[in-house]
Amino acid sequence: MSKITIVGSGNIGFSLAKGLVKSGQYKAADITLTRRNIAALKQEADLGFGTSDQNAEAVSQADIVVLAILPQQLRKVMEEIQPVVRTNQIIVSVVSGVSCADVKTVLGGHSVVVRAMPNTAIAIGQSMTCIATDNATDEVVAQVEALFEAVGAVVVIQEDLMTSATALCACGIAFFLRAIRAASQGGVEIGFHAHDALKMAVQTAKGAADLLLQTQNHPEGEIDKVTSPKGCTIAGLNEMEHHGFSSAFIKGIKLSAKKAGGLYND
Ligand SMILES: NC(=O)C1=CN([C@@H]2O[C@H](COP(=O)(O)OP(=O)(O)OC[C@H]3O[C@@H](n4cnc5c(N)ncnc54)[C@H](OP(=O)(O)O)[C@@H]3O)[C@@H](O)[C@H]2O)C=CC1
Ligand SMILES: O=C(O)[C@@H]1CCC=N1
Repeated sequence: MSKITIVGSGNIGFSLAKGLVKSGQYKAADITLTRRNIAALKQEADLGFGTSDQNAEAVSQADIVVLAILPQQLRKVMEEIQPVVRTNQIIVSVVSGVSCADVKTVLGGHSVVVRAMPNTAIAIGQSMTCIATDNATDEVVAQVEALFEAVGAVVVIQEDLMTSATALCACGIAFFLRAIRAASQGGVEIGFHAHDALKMAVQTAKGAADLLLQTQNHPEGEIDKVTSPKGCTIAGLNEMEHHGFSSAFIKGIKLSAKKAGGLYND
């Protein structure tokens, strides 16, 4: 079993750790979590994870190192672990806007680096994770794919699309969550209690996503089945479009992608 060290165990780092254990393929005892405020990892330690505030020591014991700190925190952390990084370790960076070349500039040209862009649904094994590398071998990429396939779906992409993947998949989960909240707020206005409205909106969103996943149909084809002529669905849908629904979504994704590309030097 590979030993994994997650450097920076905040929202995404700990979500990954939880998802890996939930998958049944990894044990908490094989995963070490680091952060500076180690007291905040007490609950994780109680769950059986290794915990540490000593990045270099934790990295030196790992087969796979996941960098999950903020882009602005990365340079300092890489300088700290650089002396102990070995060529037989895989460095997986989930840090937005930082290229494999940026990582190797600090860790050394021979380090083996793969970028991964998961989302927080990784905690329940439902991430959409994109993976890219500039020169890791197919065998290494397959190992990283296997790691993330334990916690969701994986697509291997070209590295120049990683900031786009960040916007569409990693930020994207927040966009869909906000859409669900908006639907539930509409539900309250038309008569449901908040709890019921949210439950109805969530299940309806899940049904929409599963329809597409299971039938592989295009969303517009499924929408056509809902919009009865002169009916209430097309009336609501067109009203949303008059107020810029699709346009707002597209513009948000484009801005997130632009922002994601510039985070390292922010
Ligand atoms: N959140 C998300 O959905 C996603 C985030 N990402 C990327 O993942 C990275 C982390 O994001 P996110 O989890 O949201 O951020 P968080 O702020 O939640 O987590 C960052 C963690 O890093 C720790 N940290 C900071 N400095 C150090 C250090 N020197 N040594 C060890 N640990 C340190 C912090 O803890 P402490 O302060 O105690 O040290 C904190 O727990 C970012 O680069 C982001 O772009 C990628 C995909 C999805
Ligand atoms: O908001 C952010 O910058 C990070 C990257 C993708 C998701 N969260």
